[in-house]
Amino acid sequence: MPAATERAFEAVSQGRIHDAFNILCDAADHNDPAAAYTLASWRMSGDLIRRDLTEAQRLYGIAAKHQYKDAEHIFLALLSTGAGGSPRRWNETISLMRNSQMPAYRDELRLLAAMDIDDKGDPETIAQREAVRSEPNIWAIRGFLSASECRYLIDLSKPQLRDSVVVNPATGALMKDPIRNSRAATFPFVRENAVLHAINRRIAAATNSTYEQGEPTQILAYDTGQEYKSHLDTLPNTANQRKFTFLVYLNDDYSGGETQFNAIQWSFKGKPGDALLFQNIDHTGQPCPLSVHAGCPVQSGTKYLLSKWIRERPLDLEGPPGRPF
Ligand SMILES: O=C(O)CCC(=O)C(=O)O
Ligand SMILES: [Fe+2]
Repeated sequence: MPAATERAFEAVSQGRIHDAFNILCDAADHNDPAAAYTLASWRMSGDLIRRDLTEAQRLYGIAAKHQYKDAEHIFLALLSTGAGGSPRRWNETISLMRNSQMPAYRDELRLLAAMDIDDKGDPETIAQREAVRSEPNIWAIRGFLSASECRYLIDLSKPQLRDSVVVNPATGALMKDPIRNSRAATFPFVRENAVLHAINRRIAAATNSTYEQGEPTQILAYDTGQEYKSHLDTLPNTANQRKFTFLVYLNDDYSGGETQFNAIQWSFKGKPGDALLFQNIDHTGQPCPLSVHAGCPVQSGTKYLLSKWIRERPLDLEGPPGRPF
């Protein structure tokens, strides 16, 4: 008999989604790693069946136990973030990393051991911010990341860097974004390893927000001549606005590339590890025109920057319900 995944895909191609679902459930219950992984990714996307991150976590766990594809990475990300409303299992994440064959975990464990974090991955002390402007509110945090954390994030981003794109509102096609010609690596929570997760929790603590308010962390790379033209980070038509922007400068072996606030004629360029936090909306929730800013063109070298947009309220990771099974 063909493999369960093959039979499930066949059923999907005939529009028999419920049959496909039953085939995969049955095979996953019998520890078939390919079926568990496939069903987990369906649970994750919510395209064919109901999105359910707790169930996705359980299924990726079955696939990970059998060293199937990248199941272990995704499973650990779900375990440490507690996505889907299940409790965060930080200690279990760390012990699975210690016992794993994956060589990359050794570097991550070294970085984690050097962090001042508790047994949930939260910072023991909150990084102190220094107010540098009041209209708009801008704060700096010197030495927010260590030199080795900066180097690690640059290396982590390199294989993932892609041209920044936007959706063409007329055609729906992806096109290069004329406002920024840099590249970006985006780390949604399923791609968040334990180091990035701990850093994201450090950002939440330092900005008096929750982890769930943070959009996926991006690492931006600007080569010589590249820039992010003047813009506001706020979104049109949203009930959950980008309240703050948090930037961390990851290197300094480049020239140019300051972050410039045109309306107040003020610019900033941090040393590696320095962070900048600024408000995007006023106390009524409206975009703050004085927060308009730009990443100036890089004159030589490559600028690497961590960028995180922080919403007013938690983002809904579960997505809309609506499918029957
Ligand atoms: O590159 C910079 O300095 C600014 C980045 C930025 O504006 C953003 O990430 O929203
Ligand atoms: Fe921005």
